[in-house]
Amino acid sequence: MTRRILDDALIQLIDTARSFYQQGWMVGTAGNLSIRLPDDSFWITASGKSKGELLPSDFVRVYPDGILEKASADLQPSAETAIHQIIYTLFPEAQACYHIHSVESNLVSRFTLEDNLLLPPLEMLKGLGVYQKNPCCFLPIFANHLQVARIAADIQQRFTANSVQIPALLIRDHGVTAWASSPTAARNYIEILEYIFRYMVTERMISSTGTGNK
Ligand SMILES: CSC[C@@H](O)[C@@H](O)C(=O)COP(=O)(O)O
Ligand SMILES: [Zn+2]
Repeated sequence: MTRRILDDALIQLIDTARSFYQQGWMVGTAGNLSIRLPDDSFWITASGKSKGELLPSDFVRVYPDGILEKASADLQPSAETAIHQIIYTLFPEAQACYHIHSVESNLVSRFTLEDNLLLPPLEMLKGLGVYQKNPCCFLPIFANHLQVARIAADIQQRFTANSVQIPALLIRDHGVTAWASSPTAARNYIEILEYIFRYMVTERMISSTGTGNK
């Protein structure tokens, strides 16, 4: 694989992490980003790094057989690598997987006790691939187990049994994860989801203060 492909992937991850960090979605080292490479390995953020100022040495390359490539021995892959791994296994078209912790994603994850969140039928859903009039679009919600492997197992079980409507999921009280067939599309998906969550939180605030249309 050419050095160029490797470098491009890291540059995209660094730029995207900086942008998400600046929007308050990856504060205090939260979140993790990965890009898949043509040989089915993927670069993922190393655990515990500040996402606003990542360096090319702040990533770990994870191979399908579990072998790790890293700049220094003390570097660990993201604690949530198992979730990225299961997404890449379940969705062969996925080339990037992004996970962030925004305030709004946590708030909306409590809007229902069910394991699916109904999204409002906004035009923005088209950006997630939903081309329907008045779409009835659900975002799956998973429990936030302490053991990440349990979250990954739940994702594998649910997504093996049921097809996904949109390429994203929520972990309750934790954050949102989206994947796509290119790093640019995955970044757009996260931005669109955040727009939808912001809309939902704002709508609820307006309703609760009684200032919205009845
Ligand atoms: C701010 S702690 C957040 C972590 O527990 C985790 O949820 C997270 O998203 C980042 O973990 P990381 O191991 O740095 O990839
Ligand atoms: Zn997380």
